[in-house]
Amino acid sequence: MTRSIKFTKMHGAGNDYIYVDTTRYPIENPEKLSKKWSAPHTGIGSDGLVLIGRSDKADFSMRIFNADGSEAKMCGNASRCIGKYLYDYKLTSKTEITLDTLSGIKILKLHATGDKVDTVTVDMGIPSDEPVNYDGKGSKPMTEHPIEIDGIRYTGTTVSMGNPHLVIFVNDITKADLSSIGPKLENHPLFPDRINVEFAQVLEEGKIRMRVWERGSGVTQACGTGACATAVAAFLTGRAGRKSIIVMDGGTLTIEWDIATKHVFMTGEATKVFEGEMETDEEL
Ligand SMILES: N[C@@H](CCC[C@H](N)C(=O)O)C(=O)O
Repeated sequence: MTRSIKFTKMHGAGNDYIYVDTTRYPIENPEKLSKKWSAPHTGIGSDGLVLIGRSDKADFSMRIFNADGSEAKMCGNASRCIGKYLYDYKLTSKTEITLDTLSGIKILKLHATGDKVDTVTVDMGIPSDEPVNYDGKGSKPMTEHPIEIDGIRYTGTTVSMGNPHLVIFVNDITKADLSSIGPKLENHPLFPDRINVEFAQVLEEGKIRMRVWERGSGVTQACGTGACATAVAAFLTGRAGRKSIIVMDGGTLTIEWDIATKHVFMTGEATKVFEGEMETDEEL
């Protein structure tokens, strides 16, 4: 039986996902759908699929699937876009929304002009050191440690923003060959759940250029959790203060690590690209 699913394509700083309201269009197999629809030539083309749903713990829920179909626990850019989606489509009139994610409940503060949201601030919670298999003897998590790939030594800082990140500071980001080194770092044995990889260069005080290789999606134009991890790593390694502007290929985010609450706050734009409808005869 053919079924029709309405979707909205949105991006945050160029990180583009397909958004589906599952209260109207329940999706049984999001892993398969994300892979199919994310494909650039045969699908819609995107960095993945985001499902918006109900929650008994918060105002709404979010599930995020990478382009390879794997599910992630958190997505910074998608959480901002969901804020815009909910408000612009009048699914809420609140300008403060709680969002249930696999990495806990996040608070979104919507900044609107009239009936449309321009930017969103997300309380991204407290960063942690989850991604490293730390046995108490080797390199300490949330500090810099060396990783060797093809005989080249990289120094990275691991930070979890609900999902895992490895932040590598370099002197010249234009020399970072993301497509070649990204998959090798993503799949390094140190990271059994794979990892998102950020190359970063401090441009000036409080301003950092960052490029990202995302777990499950490859090179993307921006990563919200990656921007937060970069700002946290920059602070921890003495490269920046508590507030940084992170400049990525597709846009800029402002990240502040609050000293009192230890929470990271991310602010940036959210943009609707287009709406569409896909017909499918598969079990999705
Ligand atoms: N682009 C996202 C993160 C998406 C998930 C990530 N690839 C993972 O597997 O952890 C963001 O904006 O945070």
